[in-house]
Amino acid sequence: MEGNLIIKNANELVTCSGFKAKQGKEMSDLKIIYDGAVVIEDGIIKEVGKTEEILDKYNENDYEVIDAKDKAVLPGFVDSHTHFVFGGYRPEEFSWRLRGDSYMEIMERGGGIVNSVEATRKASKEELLETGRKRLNSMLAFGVTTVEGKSGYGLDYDTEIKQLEVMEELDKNHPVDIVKTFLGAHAIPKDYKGKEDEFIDFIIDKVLPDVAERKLAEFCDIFCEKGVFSVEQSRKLLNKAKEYGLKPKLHADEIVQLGGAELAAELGAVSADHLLQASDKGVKDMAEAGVVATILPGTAFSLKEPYARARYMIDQNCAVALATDLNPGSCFTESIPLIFSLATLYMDVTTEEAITALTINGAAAVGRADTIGSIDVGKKGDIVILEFPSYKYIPYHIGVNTVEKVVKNGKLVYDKEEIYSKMFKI
Ligand SMILES: N=CN[C@@H](CCC(=O)O)C(=O)O
Ligand SMILES: [Zn+2]
Repeated sequence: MEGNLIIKNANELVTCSGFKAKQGKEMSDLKIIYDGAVVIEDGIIKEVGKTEEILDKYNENDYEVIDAKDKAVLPGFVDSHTHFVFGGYRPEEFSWRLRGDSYMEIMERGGGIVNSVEATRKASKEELLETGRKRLNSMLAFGVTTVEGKSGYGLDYDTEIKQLEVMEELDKNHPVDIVKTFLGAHAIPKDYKGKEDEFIDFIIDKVLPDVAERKLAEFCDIFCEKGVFSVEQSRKLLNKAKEYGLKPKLHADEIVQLGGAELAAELGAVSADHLLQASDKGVKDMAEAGVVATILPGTAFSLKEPYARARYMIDQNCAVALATDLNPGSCFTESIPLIFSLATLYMDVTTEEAITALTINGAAAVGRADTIGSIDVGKKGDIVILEFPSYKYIPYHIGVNTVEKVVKNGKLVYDKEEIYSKMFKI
């Protein structure tokens, strides 16, 4: 599914130009072309420039054409941290949290992640494919063209592999690209309670080799947290994963300051995620090591926890990415506008920084800054067209989806106007 397309007359062509993560101050420069156009051939961006120059050089009759007059055009969003393949739901936990129970208390008394594990083990592949497909549709409508998805609701061989296979199949059949992460060490399964070291050995000896051999995942992740997996256990698993060719990621310093950020820097992890409690040293280490700090404000919001120090991280020269953390427990949302609003209104992240965090830095957080995340020649033709003239409308139109069209590999794959005009015959 690759297209030949010209998008012309964009009021703002927000290119986010670059081929690697943007750190600190670099995050503010969106490299906008006013009255811009982009040419896509065989799904790949061929040329970017002023509309007048582009139309002098290329014959519109040879292409599909989208007129983006009075619209802002941006790179497709990259949602770089999700758990979107899971069985069952946990709405009762949300009510318990409203009553005052904490996420960890619920987990300690046998709820939380292991609850979703039971439902995911029971779910057939077809059921996971169907719910996964619907969630991808919802993401696409929010302008997401690449999503990272984690396993971690199996915690046994069969279900971990089943989750990754479901993502592999969805990746082949759905316009949204999926980057797969193996999160076998997401929680301690009931039959391994008190035997965490043994469980890590099981993951290393029995699951990781096949995941690597079958290329079922690009990344390996772990929930490095007090009461879950220690820094030592995380180091052991992620070093092994590196030997098998999987790149490390961590759920780090989410609830307790454990040294996850420091470990991410030590291991040269691609990203460390959550970081609500990351220490000053951890942040400094990450900035120096070039680890992307993936911030998940929807989770802090939903858990009523203090937000991660995104402003401080950017000021310390970190590369910050923003993601939804879509999962059935701590943050059940595909909503990019929600993430945008929280980051800008409550974390002192500027609108420009938030755009960078959801595009080129999201791409860097999944190791793909060279092929997606910006409107640059040679990259995939993954583009979002807003129904407004400026990117500034994204957080300003609070909590509302401002995406009108989504282009994937040069093909129009979502068009809000088209859908509404069909439904309402207007
Ligand atoms: N914190 C650990 N893992 C997920 C939550 C998973 C769940 O509650 O089901 C997260 O990233 O928020
Ligand atoms: Zn997560």
